[in-house]
Amino acid sequence: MRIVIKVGTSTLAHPTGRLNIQRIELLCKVMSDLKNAGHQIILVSSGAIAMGFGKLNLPERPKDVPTKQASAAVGQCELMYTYDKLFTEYNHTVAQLLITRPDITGGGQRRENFHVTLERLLELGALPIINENDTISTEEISIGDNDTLSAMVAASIRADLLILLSDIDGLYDSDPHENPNARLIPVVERLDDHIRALAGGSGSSLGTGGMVTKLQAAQIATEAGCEMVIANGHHPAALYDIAAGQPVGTRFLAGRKDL
Ligand SMILES: Nc1ncnc2c1ncn2[C@@H]1O[C@H](COP(=O)(O)OP(=O)(O)O)[C@@H](O)[C@H]1O
Ligand SMILES: N[C@@H](CCC(=O)OP(=O)(O)O)C(=O)O
Repeated sequence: MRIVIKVGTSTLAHPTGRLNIQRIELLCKVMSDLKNAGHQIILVSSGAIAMGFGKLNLPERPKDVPTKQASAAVGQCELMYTYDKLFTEYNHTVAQLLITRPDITGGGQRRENFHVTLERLLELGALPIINENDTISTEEISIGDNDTLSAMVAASIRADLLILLSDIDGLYDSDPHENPNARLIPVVERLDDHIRALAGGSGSSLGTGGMVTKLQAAQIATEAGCEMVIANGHHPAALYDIAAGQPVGTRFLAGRKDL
C-alpha cells in the first residue's frame, strides 16, 4: 500500500517545544518496519516551528511572522537531522521536500516537478519527508496547516491510505478537552454537515487547526478515493493495526477511486 502518514506537532514535541525523543524514536522504528514489509511510506511532518522556538530558548510559540519563520528555519534542520539519524539506523534513506501551495495546486511546471520528483523518490526506495516551506511562505502561497497539505499530497499521488497522528484518539462527538463524556466515532461513512458540526479548534498551544482542518483533509482524501484514519500518535505501534485495516481511531471511508 501507498501510505501517507502525517505527524502533528503535539505528537513530536513536549509542551516545552522540545523534541519528544522516545516518541520520535518509536515512530521511526515502526515506519521503517512498515517500509520493510513492502509499504510505500510518505511522511508529512509538522514540528519545525516548535522545534525552532524550543532550540532558540523562546518562552512560547511565537506569534509574529518573522519569529515564526526564523523558528521554522532552525527547527526544520533539527527535525531532518533527527529523522535522518533515526531512519539511517534502520537503513532507510530520507529526502526532504518543502513545498508551498502552488507546488501542489497550481498548474504548470511547479506541480509537475513536485509530482515527478516524489514519484521518482518512491521508485528509488527513499522515504520522502514533506513539510510546508514555512520560512518563505506568505499568506498568498501558504497552505497553512499540514492536515490539508497531507491530504493534498495523498490525493495527488493516489495514496491508498492517509493517517493523521494527533494528540487525541480520533473524532469524538464533541471536543473531549471540553466534554469528558465525549464519545469516539469509529467510522465515518459519509462526511456531511452533521459530522462537520462536531469539529472544534485545536486544544493545545502547539497544534494548528484542531479537528476542523482534519475534517477538511478527510474531504479532500476520501473524494480522491483515499481512506483516512485519525489516530493517537502517542501509540506509534498502532500504525501496524491501521495499515492492516484493524479498527483504530476514526476511519473515514473513501469514495470511488477516480479512474
Ligand atoms: N470533535 C472533536 N473530537 C476530537 N478532538 C477535537 C474535536 N474538536 C476539537 N478537537 C481538538 O482537536 C485537537 C487535535 O488537533 P491539533 O491540536 O491541531 O493537533 P495536531 O498537532 O494533531 O494537529 C484535540 O486535542 C482536541 O482538543
Ligand atoms: N509547518 C508547521 C506545522 C503546521 C501544522 O499544521 O502543525 P500541526 O497542527 O502540529 O500539524 C511546522 O512545521 O511547524
